[in-house]
Amino acid sequence: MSVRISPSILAADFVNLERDISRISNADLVHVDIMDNHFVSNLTFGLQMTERIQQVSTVPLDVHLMIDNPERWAPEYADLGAFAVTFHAEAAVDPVALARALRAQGTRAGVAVKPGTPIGPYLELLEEFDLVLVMTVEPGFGGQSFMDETMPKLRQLRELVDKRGLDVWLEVDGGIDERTIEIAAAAGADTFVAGSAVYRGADPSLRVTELRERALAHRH
Ligand SMILES: O=C(CO)[C@H](O)[C@H](O)COP(=O)(O)O
Repeated sequence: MSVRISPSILAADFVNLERDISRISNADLVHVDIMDNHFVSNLTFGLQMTERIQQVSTVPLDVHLMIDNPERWAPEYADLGAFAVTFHAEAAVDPVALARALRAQGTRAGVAVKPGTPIGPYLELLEEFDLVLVMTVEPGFGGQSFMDETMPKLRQLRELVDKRGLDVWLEVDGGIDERTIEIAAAAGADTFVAGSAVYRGADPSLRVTELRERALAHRH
């Protein structure tokens, strides 16, 4: 099983985003957090900024929509060329219909669940998604502590994905660092979002390499 590191530019310098994206050119994905001050209380940016990020990034975009009404906006992020577009199960009216629409646009379709949202209803629908994002913090802010109690969801997902031989990426987001990436990898995650752990040091690309090595060493 391969692993993917997706640095979250939420922890980057917003007035030097191009520079900070170029600092993680060895990453597999670049995680772009869209927050609307409604689904979550925080606010980041939207389509216009993401379009510029898409234009300057050599790394494919992993867009995470923490917004209400994803049916209105998700297709627009797919349109601008995002590699993966993930919306929240709690916000979508019909997650399967939205995932199908995104796939029809040629984008990997992801569904995200908050720590308190059960994964049960999605287990029988895994074929409909290319990615399941298990939030390991409450969405909204970087720099929070990893919630171990979300790991049973990942174990359940990993068991089913392997049993059915599906190509569904299992992503974790929130509080991922050199220690917690080992826990999440052992539980079955293969795609790791890390903001603070990548950007807090002097050399973000080295942090990407270190995180990847740890995930590989502890992968399920
Ligand atoms: O989606 C997010 C917050 O909702 C961020 O991607 C996530 O929190 C990453 O930040 P950190 O690695 O600092 O926890």
